Formats: sequence, C-alpha cells, structure tokens
Amino acid sequence: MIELLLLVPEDLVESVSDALMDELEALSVSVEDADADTDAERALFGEPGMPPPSAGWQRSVVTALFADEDVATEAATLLLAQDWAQEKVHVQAMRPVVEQDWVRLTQSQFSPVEITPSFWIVPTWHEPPAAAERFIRLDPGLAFGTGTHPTTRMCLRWIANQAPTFSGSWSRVLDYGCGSGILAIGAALHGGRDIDAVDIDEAAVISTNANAAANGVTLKAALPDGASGTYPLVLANILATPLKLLAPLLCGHVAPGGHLVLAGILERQADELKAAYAPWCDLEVSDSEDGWILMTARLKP
Ligand SMILES: C[S@@+](CC[C@H](N)C(=O)[O-])C[C@H]1O[C@@H](n2cnc3c(N)ncnc32)[C@H](O)[C@@H]1O
Repeated sequence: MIELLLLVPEDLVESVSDALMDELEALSVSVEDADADTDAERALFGEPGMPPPSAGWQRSVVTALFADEDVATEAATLLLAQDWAQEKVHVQAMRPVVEQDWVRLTQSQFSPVEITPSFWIVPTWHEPPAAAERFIRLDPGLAFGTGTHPTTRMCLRWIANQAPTFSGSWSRVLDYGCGSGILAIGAALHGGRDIDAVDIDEAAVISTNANAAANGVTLKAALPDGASGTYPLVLANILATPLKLLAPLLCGHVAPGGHLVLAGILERQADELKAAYAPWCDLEVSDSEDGWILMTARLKP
C-alpha cells in the first residue's frame, strides 16, 4: 500500500478528506496537526465547560492510504488540479507503507504476569517461564480478569501463599464476581475442589467456562443464584460499594472456620469495609498494591 501525505490549511481539511474518500479511491484518511511538537502547536480542547478555541489545526497533515502507487499518483494529480486546492494544498510525501503483523504487534504488549516466582499467568502465544510450576493460560478478552490488575494479582497471590497450609480444606470454593474465572481457576490449580464461579454478567459466565476448559479445570460457572450453601473459601473481587451491599450474602456463604477474601477496595475504604462486615467477621488488610488493598477474614469455627 501507498500513503500520500498532504499539507492542508484548516479551512480545506474537510473538503480534501471528503474528496479523497468519496472520489479519489482512498482506503482511509487520517488528520494530524502539522505543527505538533513545535511552538506553533495549538490545543483543540477548551477549559472545562468552554468550547474549544478552534475547530481545527492551522495546518494539518492529511494522510490518505491507497491500494497502489498509480491510484495514489492519480489522486494527487486530480486533487491538486482543483482550483480550490491549487497553491493551498501541497504534497508532503508519497511512500510505501511498511507491512506490519498487527496481531503479533498487539500480542507482544501482553507478557506473562508473575504472581509468585512459581505461579504465573501466561498468554497462549507465550511459553511459560522456566520457573513456573503452575500457570494459568489466559488471553486478554471480553471479561475482566487477565491478571494485569493489582486486585486480581493480590487474590491470586493470597491463594498461592495460603494453599500449602489450607488447600486441603478447600473442599468447596466460591468465586463471586468471577469475570474471566481467573480466581476460580487459580484456586483449582492450588487444590481447590467443587468450585462455583458466579457473575451477574452472562459474558463472564461464558468466558469462565471457556477459560476453565482451556486450563483443564473443572468448575461450575453460573449467574449468582448458582452459589449455594457454604464454602471453606469465598473469593470476591468486585468493588467496595457492591461488597458492602453483599456483606450478608457473602458471609452467609462462608463455612465456619472458612476464609473470606475481598478485593476491589481502595486503601481509604478499609474502615468502611471493616464496619460493613463487623457483624460477621473481623476483616484485616492482608496485602496492598498501587493503592488497592486485599481484605481477608477467617470466620469463627
Ligand atoms: C473486578 S471484576 C473481577 C473479575 C475476576 N474475579 C478477577 O479477580 O479478576 C468484577 C466482576 O464482578 C462482577 N459483578 C459485579 N457486581 C456483581 C454482583 N453484584 N454479583 C455478582 N457479580 C458481580 C462483574 O460483572 C465483574 O465480572
């Protein structure tokens, strides 16, 4: 493909763009400030509540993409022959577009995520790191929970660190607000059994089932009424406000002596959460990362 770069004054940007797209066979057109990163650069946004100081840049670079050089040359010739464009629109460059593997480029932005030195989240296009004794295969997708958020990482770290002592008792696990199912899968990889993963979002339920299958993990994904009875381990990474509302429900699902693990809480929200859960348990801050905290409690046996 060939890109044609034109230098265009503010009042002609729309006409030039329209002509390129509608009549001159451009495949796409983009507009950038020709004076970007110079003293002449002009901001196009106004103060809050105020209109922008101008609708466009003083001079723009209009870049049009063409299938081949012949079409691009003809487009430039025809455009510059228009009386309204003559002397005002100038060709800045015409050059081939370097072929890029966009899928590979996007994928390269997502690397394996370390939870502990031996527990990792690994996209399908990466080999697991040599030190990974356990890993979750997960690609960025529609549902929240690819391991890139501190709240998810803290929950998984808690699971990995507590598993050597407690996973023998994780005979049932509830992941409430499962998103991609990442916490449920993490619990399964650390010895959790009979796992229910629930979410209000149907897409999360579908995603959890797919991710569990891809990781060779058995679990039951469902809408919230799929949670039933009590569990020695209840995980919920939602947000402070729903977590406060859900306090009676979540605590009702924790078995005597069981663990409650809550995330999605900011440091300044610790006291509100403690108060909301006080009728059932004593929540403590057990981890923090980037202003987010993990709060956990063990219910009385
Ligand atoms: C922050 S994401 C967490 C996803 C995943 N568990 C993780 O740790 O990365 C929160 C999830 O909770 C779900 N959610 C929000 N409110 C909920 C509620 N009241 N009941 C069940 N799920 C809820 C959302 O749809 C979303 O998938």
